Order: sequence, then structure tokens, then C-alpha cells
Amino acid sequence: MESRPGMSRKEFLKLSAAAGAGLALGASGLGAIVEMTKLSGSAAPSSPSSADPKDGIVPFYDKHQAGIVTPQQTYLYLAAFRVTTQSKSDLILMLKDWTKFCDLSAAGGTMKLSDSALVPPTDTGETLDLPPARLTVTFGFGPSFFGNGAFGLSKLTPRHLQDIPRMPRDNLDSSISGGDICAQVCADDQQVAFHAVRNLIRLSTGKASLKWMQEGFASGTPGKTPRNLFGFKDGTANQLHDSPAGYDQVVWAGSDEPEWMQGGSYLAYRKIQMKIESWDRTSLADQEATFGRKKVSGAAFGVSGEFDTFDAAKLPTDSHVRLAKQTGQLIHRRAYSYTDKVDPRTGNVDAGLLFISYQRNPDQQFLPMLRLMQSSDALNSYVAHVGSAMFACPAGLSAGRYIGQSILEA
Ligand SMILES: C=CC1=C(C)c2cc3[nH]c(cc4nc(cc5[nH]c(cc1n2)c(C)c5CCC(=O)O)C(CCC(=O)O)=C4C)c(C)c3C=C
Ligand SMILES: [Fe+2]
Repeated sequence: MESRPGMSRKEFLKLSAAAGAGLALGASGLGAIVEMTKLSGSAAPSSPSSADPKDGIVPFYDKHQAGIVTPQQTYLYLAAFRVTTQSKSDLILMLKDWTKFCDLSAAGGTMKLSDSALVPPTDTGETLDLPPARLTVTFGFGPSFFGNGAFGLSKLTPRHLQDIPRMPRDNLDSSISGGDICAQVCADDQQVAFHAVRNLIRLSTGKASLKWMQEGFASGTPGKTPRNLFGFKDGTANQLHDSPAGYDQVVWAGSDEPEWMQGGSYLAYRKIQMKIESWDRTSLADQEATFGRKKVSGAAFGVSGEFDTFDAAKLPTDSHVRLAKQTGQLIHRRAYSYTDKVDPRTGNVDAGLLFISYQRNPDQQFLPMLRLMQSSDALNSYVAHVGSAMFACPAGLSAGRYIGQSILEA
């Protein structure tokens, strides 16, 4: 679907009502007859002069799921659900409702509000005047989803899906780790992102419950690498595989996987607290030696530009980047910063990184890196890993199919 700059959701509603476009939501358990409205292909977009990149549409239906190699949006909600229903048909209904909702929301549409004032509105409404804001919703399935005896899916478990093995320095909280299904929701407008996650929760009523949710941000000038809360450019090395061939090598699962996973990817997640107070008392030289890169320019030691190729042997032996390089592996990182409450005992702020990476084979790419970093990374003095999960994200969907169909109807 092409981008429709400047088109508000209200215009969508008017246009689609005029065009008679409507999509029955079906047996969603919402207790009211609901329609979703979507712009018909023939409606004319408003003037391109009103174009704002934040209005952009990232199509939900595509060869690969959106939100994996999509340039990073500003806001993230990462939500993990526990499936509570034992009924496969109820699970399928939820996944169908989620699919329709995501397709519609990514295109800037809104569920049509019910005509009756006697029932709750069918859309929570907070995006009615907002653009699509490059909303993406990326779904993944955890090891416990395939292990759930009620659905008999264990033989479809992808080759490398597992809970990330316990690491020596882990300080994990199980209430913010794992989960049956995850939704990585990203958008350039926080309210658009929250609207999506909130409605996924609403549509899951009676079938799944929210296990945990994390909220993150990645601020940066468009086209430039965003900085993390230690003030360093974070994501530079993604550029090494930034091409269709590079993504095939690094990100997309191949023909050795169950068919539903081919063209999908493994999401590895770590919630990592960053001790910003102690970092802020560290000298610039020590900060730079921790990463092996310069703070302002982002250049590796021994070179002058952020993207210059460098000799890893010139970096301190325990530096983060040298250790990552030492494994000889590449991963596709899509991390977001988070901030949370103050610890009343210390006055320290709970802040850090929602580390997310995508890779085609976590056993070969991600886990060796994590193990090496846990044993020798200079960064360890400033971080604590508190949450962890891995999910298998299926390949993309074509219109008319629902998320997870290739697993549940294999
Ligand atoms: C297991 C994988 C990784 C974890 C966990 C991780 C945590 C983490 N990283 C930073 C900050 C930076 N990381 C950088 C580079 C980098 N990090 C990883 C992997 C993990 N990081 C890789 C594979 C790379 C790329 C190495 C390369 O090939 O050059 C950088 C440098 C700039 C960049 O390339 O992005 C920074 C800065 C933090 C703060 C953190 C945990 C809180
Ligand atoms: Fe890193």
C-alpha cells in the first residue's frame, strides 16, 4: 500500500464510509456488531505538500514482518502475552482479530465507532486525529507457546527457539521474562503505539493475558544513529549488513527451518539496567575504552569516522565492540532506551536498554556473543541483565491470512 501523506484518521473514516468500504470483524467477542473502516484504494490522497515522514504507512502485509528491518521508529512497546484459553478455535479468533486490527491501524484506519450509545465504543479512540506514524506490530512465539500441550504444536518448534540459557551474571526477574506470544509495537507517535498495544490487550480478553510490557524510546536525528543513555551512538554496525543480501545472511531464517519460519527471524530480548549514576562519574577516557569507540564521533579507536572500517586489535581487549567482533558474527540490533522509577533506597534512577536483536540463528550468532560479553565485557561494571526472552517471529503475511496461521493450520 502506498503512503498517504497528510491523511488523518477522520478523513479515512469519511472517505471509507463514502466508498462503502468496511470489513466485518467477525466473532470477536466484543459484544457489538463492529466494523473496521479502511481507505479504499481508489480514494485520492490529500496534497503531497502536507507530507510529513511521521505520517508514513508501513504495510502490515509483506514478505517479511514489518518492524524487523524497518528503520527504527521513535517509540516502542514490547508486550508479552500468556495464552489462557485451552481452545484452539478461540486462539485463532484472537489472532484473526489482532491481524485485522494491525492491518487497519498500520494503514491509518480506525475501528468504526458503534452507532449505539448503549454499548462501549469499539475503538478506544485516542488515534482518531493522528497519522499512522509508521506503526508496525511484529509478532513472535515463545518456547512455551510450542510447549503448550493444548495445541499440539511441539513438532513445529523452530530449530533454534529456546529460553536464553542462564548466564553467570544474570539477575533476572521471571515476571518480566519469557511469554507465549510477543508483540513488538513501534511508531513515531507514542499514542499511536500505545493505542495498538492497548487494543491488542482488549482483543485478547478471555483468550490471553498480558504477562509483561516494556516501554522504550530511541531519539535521534533522522538518518543518524541514535544514542543510548550512556551517550554513545548505538546501532552503527547494523550498517554492515544493510542490504537484501545482508539481511538474508544475518536476519531471515532459511530453508533448514519449518516452512512457517522461513523468511522469519528470531527475536532475542534482554532488559539491561544501566547504572547511569556510576557511568556519569567515569572519565571520558574510561567510557570510550569501555566500548572501544569515541563518544562524540562514534568512530572506533584507530579511525576517524563512525562507519570507517577498523582493526579490532586496536581496541582494548575487554571493550564491548572488540568482544562482539571477536565472535565473527553479525546480528541486527533494534534496541530502545527506557527510564522508570527511582529506587527510594539509593535515589538512583532505573534506566537502561531494552536490547532487541534479530538473527536467523541465535545459537550461532547471538548466544556466543552474550556468553563472551558476560565473561569479559568492560561494560559489565555498569549494567545488570534483569529481563530475558526469545521469540520466533514468523515470515510475513499475505492479505487474507492471519498471524500464526501457518503454525496453527500447518
Ligand atoms: C549479546 C549482544 C549484545 C548485548 C547484550 C549488547 C548490549 C549493549 N550494547 C551497548 C552499547 C553498544 N553496543 C555497540 C555495538 C555492538 N553491540 C553488540 C551486541 C550486544 N550489545 C554488537 C554485535 C555490536 C556491534 C559490534 C561491531 O560489529 O562493531 C556499540 C557501538 C556502536 C554500534 O555498533 O552500535 C555500543 C555503543 C549497551 C549500552 C548495551 C547494554 C546496556
Ligand atoms: Fe552492544
